[in-house]
Amino acid sequence: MIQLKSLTRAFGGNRVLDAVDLVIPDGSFTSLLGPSGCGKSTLLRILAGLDQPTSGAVLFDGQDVQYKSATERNIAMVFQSYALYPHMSVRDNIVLPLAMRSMSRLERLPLVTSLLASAKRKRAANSSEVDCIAQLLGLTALLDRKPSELSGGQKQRVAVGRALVRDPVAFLFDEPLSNLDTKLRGQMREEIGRLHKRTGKTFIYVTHDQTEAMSLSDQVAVMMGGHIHQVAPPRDLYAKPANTDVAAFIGEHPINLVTIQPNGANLPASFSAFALSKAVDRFIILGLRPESLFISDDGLISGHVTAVEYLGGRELLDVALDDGTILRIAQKDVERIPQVGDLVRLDIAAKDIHLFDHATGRRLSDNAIIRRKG
Ligand SMILES: Nc1ncnc2c1ncn2[C@@H]1O[C@H](COP(=O)(O)OP(=O)(O)OP(=O)(O)O)[C@@H](O)[C@H]1O
Repeated sequence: MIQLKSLTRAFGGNRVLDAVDLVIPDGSFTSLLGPSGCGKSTLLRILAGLDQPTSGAVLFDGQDVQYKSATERNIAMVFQSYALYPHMSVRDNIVLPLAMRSMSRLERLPLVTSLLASAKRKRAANSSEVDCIAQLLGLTALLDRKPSELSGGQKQRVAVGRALVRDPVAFLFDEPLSNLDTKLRGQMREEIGRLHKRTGKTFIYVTHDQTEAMSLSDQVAVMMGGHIHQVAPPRDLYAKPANTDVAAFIGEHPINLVTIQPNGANLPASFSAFALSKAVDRFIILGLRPESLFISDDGLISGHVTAVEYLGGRELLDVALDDGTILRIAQKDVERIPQVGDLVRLDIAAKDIHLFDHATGRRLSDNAIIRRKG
């Protein structure tokens, strides 16, 4: 198990990680998901031993690893840039970490490695392991090629192979797929998922792509502004976002957030089928996901369509309510596509309504404060 305890990292006066706590269970697939600049890579580098925290601790199986080097931590890192040696074949790139372990300082120098007979022998000694890994990753036919003769996806696989050969305690992936095109990204995503299942190792995966995080992970840590806002399995993250920031970040289309005044004073007439079931003497925020709202003849909310966007297999509609609130709806397979200007009625299942405190943005667990009239 890997544990981060109150981890803080400041560059000058800039705190890019602020009291981060996280538990990464052994063998789990944990993603760090967040927008650019939120501190994901900094966190990963501290985990790997490539950077030191300003305060706080990193524990591996309960042991503080602050004074352990990256090599001693035995963690393998796969970068988005692949970091392959251009002058070496695929085979040599993969075998290098293994061979390095048994090489002297002199033998480790890049040029010497390719010239010295002893260094060559050490690389050759590990060749059967490389063959196994090449087979696992579908690289067998490419072992003699140089990185310049590979596609982006193939280079990525070599980088993964080089991480695998070390038999590390954990794999750290830093946006490993961001240089690939959409189709290849999907394929590599599946491969990484299969690799995790096959190896049973701890995978820690940094990404700003929620599809990658949601599809691969046992747990996702959502990071923003140097804080972890929520750690949860993907389904819980979507179904029970801890605050409005997480609710707004997770989901294919941005969630509708509607501010409601104390005691529902400003509930628009078009919302009249909702009522506050008990006095709520503060501002709250309703969260209605576009894909949870649907058009229905006896729907509870009414409004006029102001925009229709076709996305292939589904439409995005903007519906203006009588108080000016605009709700966005994502709907699939409709028989009659509404047109701009149409009056539509919308509905949503009570379980799909999210409620948040306006002052703190935190989720309110008491879903019963809003119910249907009648
Ligand atoms: N060595 C450094 N010196 C000063 N500031 C740094 C340093 N490294 C990172 N930062 C700052 O720390 C913040 C977090 O950077 P980090 O790379 O961890 O973010 P990230 O979430 O991984 O972003 P991205 O998804 O764009 O890679 C950024 O504002 C960055 O400018």
